[in-house]
Amino acid sequence: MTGDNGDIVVRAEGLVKSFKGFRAVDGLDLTIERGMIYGFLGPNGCGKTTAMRMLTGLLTPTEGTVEVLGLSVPKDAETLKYRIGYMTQTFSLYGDLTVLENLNFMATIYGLSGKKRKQRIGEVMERYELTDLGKRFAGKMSGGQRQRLALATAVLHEPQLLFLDEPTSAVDPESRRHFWEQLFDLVDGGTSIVVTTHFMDEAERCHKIAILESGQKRADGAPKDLMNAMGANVVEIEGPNLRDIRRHLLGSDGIMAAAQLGARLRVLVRQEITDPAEFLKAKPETNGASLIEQVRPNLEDVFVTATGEGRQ
Ligand SMILES: Nc1ncnc2c1ncn2[C@@H]1O[C@H](COP(=O)(O)OP(=O)(O)OP(=O)(O)O)[C@@H](O)[C@H]1O
Repeated sequence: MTGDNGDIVVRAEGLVKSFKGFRAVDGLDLTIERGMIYGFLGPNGCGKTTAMRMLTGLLTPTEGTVEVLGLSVPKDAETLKYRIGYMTQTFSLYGDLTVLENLNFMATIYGLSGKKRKQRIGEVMERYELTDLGKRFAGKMSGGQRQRLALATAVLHEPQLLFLDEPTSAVDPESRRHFWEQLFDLVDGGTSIVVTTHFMDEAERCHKIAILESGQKRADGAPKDLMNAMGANVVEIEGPNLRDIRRHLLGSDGIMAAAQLGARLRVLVRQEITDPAEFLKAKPETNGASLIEQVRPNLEDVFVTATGEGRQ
């Protein structure tokens, strides 16, 4: 399983990681194409980090095969190290080193020297707004600044493929938006990106996603395609007693899930039911509702239908 597959940057088959018999990743198959942002979406503990660590060659799979950029992993992990970037959940920066010292340290690890080293450090400092922070200790920076430095160190050696593990968990919404713009700039420049997240809005920005649960892939594809292919219709209900309506609906035939969003109850109705709004209007518990209307699905609905919540 070697040789550059051109348009495929990651191929994993039957990937398993067991910790003392517990399967944190449980039979994962992945095909990730070049030039896209591919997201792993799933709750805490579903195996996103473990899967990513196996793809980067840092963790040896218990079972299965992994090919990244045409290299067999973990066998060729040392060669792969120079072609990928990896930004960990904790950003892996040296808090008692300055911005410049962190960048120089990473440059040494990646074997960048002389003119090239100086040029790249200058470039990333400018691109990620670190130029005025060169002498600042990483441990004394804000969450957003640390995130920018972590990204700068991860792309210093111009990797073809970038792995980002929950990169925006510790930053404010504005930094998050800005960070995603920077990711699209990187993709525009030819980088492929694999990112883990538990934020729906972030997953929706990915070209493709895999929804993970208990170490297994429940669904994958472009967010829009997943929404179109969802096995449910979505109806929103407005009116009094939404908590009571929810209690009655949950567990009744044809209802997959019901969750309150502000003044509305969002109900997932099985796709077999041809007119889901009429179906709900006919139920006695919705008598007092002021509005019952079918709405467009979103990624959270896909998540609910693909994972345990929707199968109960
Ligand atoms: N080294 C380890 N030894 C034992 N169990 C582990 C180890 N690493 C991870 N796990 C377990 O494997 C499961 C998956 O963990 P993982 O960190 O991959 O999940 P995640 O989806 O990345 O979640 P989070 O966002 O919280 O990091 C969890 O139940 C975790 O406790």
